[in-house]
Amino acid sequence: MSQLKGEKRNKQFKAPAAKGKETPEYEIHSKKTGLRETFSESKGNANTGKRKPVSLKTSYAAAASDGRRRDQESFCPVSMKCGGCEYQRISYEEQLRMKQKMVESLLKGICRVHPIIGMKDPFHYRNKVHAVFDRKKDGTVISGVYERNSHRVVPIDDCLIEDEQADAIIRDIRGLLKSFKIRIFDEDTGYGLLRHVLIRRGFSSGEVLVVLVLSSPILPSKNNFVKALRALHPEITTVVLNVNDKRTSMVLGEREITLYGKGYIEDTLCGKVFRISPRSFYQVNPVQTEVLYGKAIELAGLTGKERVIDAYCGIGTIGLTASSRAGEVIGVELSKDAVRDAIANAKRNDVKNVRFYQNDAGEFMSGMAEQRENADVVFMDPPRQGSDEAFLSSVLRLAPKRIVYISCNPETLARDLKYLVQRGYRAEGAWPVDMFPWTGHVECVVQLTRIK
Ligand SMILES: C[S@@+](CC[C@H](N)C(=O)[O-])C[C@H]1O[C@@H](n2cnc3c(N)ncnc32)[C@H](O)[C@@H]1O
Repeated sequence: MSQLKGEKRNKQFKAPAAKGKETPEYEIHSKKTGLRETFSESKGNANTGKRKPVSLKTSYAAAASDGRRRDQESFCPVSMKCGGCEYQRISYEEQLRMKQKMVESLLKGICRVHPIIGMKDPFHYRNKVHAVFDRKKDGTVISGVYERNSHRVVPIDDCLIEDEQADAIIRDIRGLLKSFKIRIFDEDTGYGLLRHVLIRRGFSSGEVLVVLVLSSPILPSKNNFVKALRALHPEITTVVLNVNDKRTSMVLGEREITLYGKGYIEDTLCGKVFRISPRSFYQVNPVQTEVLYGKAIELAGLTGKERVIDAYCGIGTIGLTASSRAGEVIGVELSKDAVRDAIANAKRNDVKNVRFYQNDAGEFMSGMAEQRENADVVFMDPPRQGSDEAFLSSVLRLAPKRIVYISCNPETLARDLKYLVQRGYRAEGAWPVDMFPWTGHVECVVQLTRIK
């Protein structure tokens, strides 16, 4: 049984057990895709070098107001190396047009695509920032991202899509390394301590999580290091040491030691407070997440009576937001940490009609279908690779009235929608939401209704 503590209310069906498969979050994709896509959701990044955020922003703004212009010049000194902002030479209006067209062409013959919802201020939207550290031949320590298709580090000081406070913390950590004699981890020799730094900032709470990814659990003078860092950044509310002692392209290891604070941050989204642990998924663009969730919940057409499934639920954000309009909500998610957060989030918000399970969503849904369970509405929000046949065929057996499919990859979305529309569902429409300005990524929410 894959229920975690606090999930004792489920008497109606026996959820199938998880087979110990954990989602490969936080994998460095640069080797595979060339994109600086360190985590399991879409992201991008940009520029650095000289610390001139204002002038860079002005350049972007000039481009943004310049209609269809595609400049030959780069606004970001590292744009050709860092694969994050592949749209940076394109005006924001044009980016939106391109994304609209891309979604329309992929969903052609499946459903109508409504106009994309863009951002008013498409800068510094990323509330999660990851930096890898390296040492140059002359001994200077740099931090940034892996160069496209390599493990060479492109130095980044500030970036127009990343949270500015997070970038400042990373710069200051770099500045503290020498006096604390913290050596940079060398991938080739396996010597050294500091591998990565991950920062997460709560958009509305302002709480800041710093994760120091080290090759060993021992950080000399750790209390003084935290003290020095907090003296520079009193906004930091928690510091976690993550131990990654493996030769791996994964950023985060399994073991965590909280050095300061509670080990997670809290943030408010859609009127609910969510706890977010270092390894749990949380959308990177909080402004657009509220837009996305608002649309998804509207499309679910809830009346207060429905049995709702929140599949690939992460820390329970969609299910908990929808809970006051549903009879009951069942959430399923592969990551143990995220499910723990989801359960804590239900308690924190005093939501009593929600249960969360840690399991592969396909296995879980097959189990429900075998036990002849039913569902009225299914929210599904899979990772970039989309869903799988086990999940989709089980959804057909559960036969919900409505499916609300949220996707960060229109290609896998189109594939999965075709499966569903060929088997008794109609896709009523797609609403693209731009969660990732200056990158080629786009989020979509699609409403499907059962017609057979
Ligand atoms: C795009 S995120 C969406 C999370 C959540 N709905 C949200 O909006 O924050 C996808 C989630 O699916 C989880 N996941 C990945 N593979 C899974 C699987 N096979 N079964 C269940 N969950 C999975 C990931 O851990 C991640 O939390």
